[in-house]
Amino acid sequence: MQSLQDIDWNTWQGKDPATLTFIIKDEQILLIRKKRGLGAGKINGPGGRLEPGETMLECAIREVQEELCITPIDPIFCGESLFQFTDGYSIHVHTYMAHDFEGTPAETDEAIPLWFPLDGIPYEEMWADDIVWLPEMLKGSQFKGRYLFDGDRMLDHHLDIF
Ligand SMILES: Nc1nc2c([nH]c(=O)n2[C@H]2C[C@H](O)[C@@H](COP(=O)(O)OP(=O)(O)OP(=O)(O)O)O2)c(=O)[nH]1
Repeated sequence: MQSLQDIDWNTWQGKDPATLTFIIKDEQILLIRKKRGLGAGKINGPGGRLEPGETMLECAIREVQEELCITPIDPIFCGESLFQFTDGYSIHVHTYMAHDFEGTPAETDEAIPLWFPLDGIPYEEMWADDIVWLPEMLKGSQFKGRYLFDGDRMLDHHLDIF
């Protein structure tokens, strides 16, 4: 498996459905330093895997509550990212954006909250694909991306924007 063409995307299904949620307020974006799980040590948006019986939106809200002790208000769906890893793992990430929240962001055992200006997003500390799609999301585009990873290394990618 070396390129996206080696994968049958018509039948592809991620092993884990998951969410990511970005809170954007006053020209700043709320990110986390992730303390554990997939991508530990990286900077990312809060998020995680879908639990049985919940909708994607419920998952998006719950993960922000669990990781940062705040509740995003009216998250809207922005796009999806399909990640295939060469070891066989795959994850289908549904991404949301919210412009407000209730509560005060706090560090938890999963994450440290960090605010960044929108023109100072630390892509070098994030997953390699984020610089491909996050700028499109911030411009207001919907997106669907496909990515092939070998561990942390992005081997191939393709992004559609709408
Ligand atoms: N920005 C970005 N996020 C990614 C990429 N790949 C990837 O899995 N993620 C996100 C999706 C999920 O929000 C998160 C992985 O889930 P997680 O390990 O935090 O799941 P979880 O909270 O259920 O974890 P756990 O309790 O099972 O440890 O990482 C990527 O390439 N870029």
